[in-house]
Amino acid sequence: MHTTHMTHSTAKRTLRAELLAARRERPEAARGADSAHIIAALTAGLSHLGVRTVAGYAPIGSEPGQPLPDALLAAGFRVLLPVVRADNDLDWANYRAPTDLAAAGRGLVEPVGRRLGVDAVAGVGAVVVPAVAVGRDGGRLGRGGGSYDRSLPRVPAGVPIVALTYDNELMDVVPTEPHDQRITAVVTPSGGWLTLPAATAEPRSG
Ligand SMILES: Nc1nc2c(c(=O)[nH]1)N(C=O)[C@@H](CNc1ccc(C(=O)N[C@@H](CCC(=O)O)C(=O)O)cc1)CN2
Ligand SMILES: Nc1ncnc2c1ncn2[C@@H]1O[C@H](COP(=O)(O)OP(=O)(O)OP(=O)(O)O)[C@@H](O)[C@H]1O
Repeated sequence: MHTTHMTHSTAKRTLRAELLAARRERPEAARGADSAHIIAALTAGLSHLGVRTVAGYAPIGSEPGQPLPDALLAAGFRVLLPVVRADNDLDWANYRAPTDLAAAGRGLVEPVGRRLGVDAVAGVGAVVVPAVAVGRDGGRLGRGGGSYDRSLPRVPAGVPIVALTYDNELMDVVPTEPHDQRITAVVTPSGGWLTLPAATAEPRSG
């Protein structure tokens, strides 16, 4: 890897810190109402597309979309959840019941069952990803670990990559770097499911 790609982007760090602080400042009831709208639009959109297996995640803290894993199960989807590896890449495990989850590092909640391998994400019908902000061009600002930038290139073109954000986190453009993987749709509380035309027009991992 070129060292220039390892330079931390100041623009990303600044925006990430601002938006995470704004999330924490909102009342929990407001976040919960937003998450209910997000979950409803997400499950309707995935059903509409005929998706059967979803690679999701377990929202933590003030992240939008709680309680995503149980909502996906209740809507009838087969659910995979990520397990962060030591190298920050993502392994995957089945999620079938709340007892499948346990506290992990960095405030995360992860599945405890058998790991399916990093390539399990290649076989799902849609990937639901966490984001701190999303650009209308498909850019995604994440937590800064680069986990999804490592994992998403394994997903075949045409499989929806759907980010969940609060309304104020959908922007015209977010700061990106060459390694950043594009998303193809975003779900917000007020806007519902929004397919991103710029992102679907080109291959994601170009
Ligand atoms: N819910 C969730 N799961 C996820 C991600 C995510 O963003 N959200 N990830 C996305 O790649 C991966 C894990 N990467 C992460 C990287 C950094 C932090 C982090 O900064 N945690 C804070 C505490 C967060 C909180 O309590 O709100 C910390 O360590 O201080 C979390 C996850 C895979 N699983
Ligand atoms: N495919 C890759 N292989 C190795 N390192 C990578 C890869 N993609 C990104 N990285 C590294 O990961 C670090 C974080 O990247 P970035 O800030 O884009 O993360 P993010 O997308 O916000 O995080 P996350 O996906 O975990 O939410 C960067 O230092 C970057 O160089």
